Amino acid sequence: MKTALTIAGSDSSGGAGIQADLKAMTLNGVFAMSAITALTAQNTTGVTDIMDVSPEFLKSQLDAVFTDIYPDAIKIGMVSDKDLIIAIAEKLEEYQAKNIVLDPVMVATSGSKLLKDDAIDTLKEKLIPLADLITPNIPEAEILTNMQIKNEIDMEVAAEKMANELGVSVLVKGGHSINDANDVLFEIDSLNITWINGERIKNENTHGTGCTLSSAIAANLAKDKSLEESVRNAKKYLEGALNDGLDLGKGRGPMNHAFDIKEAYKI
Ligand SMILES: Nc1ncnc2c1ncn2[C@@H]1O[C@H](COP(=O)(O)OP(=O)(O)OP(=O)(O)O)[C@@H](O)[C@H]1O
Ligand SMILES: Cc1ncc(COP(=O)(O)O)c(N)n1
Repeated sequence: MKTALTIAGSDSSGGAGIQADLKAMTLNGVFAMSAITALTAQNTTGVTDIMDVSPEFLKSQLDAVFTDIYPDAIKIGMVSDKDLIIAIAEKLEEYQAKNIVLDPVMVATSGSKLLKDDAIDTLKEKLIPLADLITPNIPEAEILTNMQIKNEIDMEVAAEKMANELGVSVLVKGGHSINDANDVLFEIDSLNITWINGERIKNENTHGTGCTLSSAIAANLAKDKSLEESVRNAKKYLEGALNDGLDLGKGRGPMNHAFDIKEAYKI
């Protein structure tokens, strides 16, 4: 069985973060492992508290995973602090990690800040260059490019700018602010730009869509799929989870990651 590792924060409400990642990876047919960067006290209405782990403890988790069950792919999510970012970069280089998908999580759907302002430059300088793919949403792409993104042409320009400046393939997600479900992929090796169009689903419960998409992409890369195919498969999985229509909690609720357990394991 292929394996994947998520390096991210815990979401006590189970819809985003580590919990979403483990479910998405499992339902995409790989063995899922985790290294936790922070605990959040969180539900569908917001984040009330955050406790980062120490860089030393994060490094211990990464040593434990890499020296035993080597991950075929890695997803990186919430990492709020620059010392934690540096710790991850050091370990990924030490263990020559491959198939790295980085979701530059900055603000939760509920509006809570998940990345400290002074950590953005460290993320750009130390961690993003080690990744194979980054998956910013529109506000994150605006911060990473210093440009305003108002339409699909801007999304293409921003994707190419990030790829050239940071040396990484980029998936800019249309999400809620531009078109709801059409994302643009810029591949650094081929310089191809490809629109990955999605079905727009009427569901307000989008807590964890970004976490789920990036984890499903990592799981597909672990299974040796190409980058474009991995993104397409992950979008299809996300659509299934949204389409299931789960409605839990008082805010923007989680999706049903296990909507099609039979398909995932060909039961
Ligand atoms: N209503 C929808 N129907 C179908 N797909 C959607 C919908 N809303 C968002 N998506 C898709 O979900 C994925 C995540 O996009 P989004 O821009 O919401 O990312 P995000 O803001 O990082 O997610 P998160 O909500 O986890 O912060 C993208 O592939 C996007 O196209
Ligand atoms: C621990 C953690 N990681 C990531 C997110 C972003 O997900 P969303 O934007 O859907 O709230 C989150 N809310 N919590």
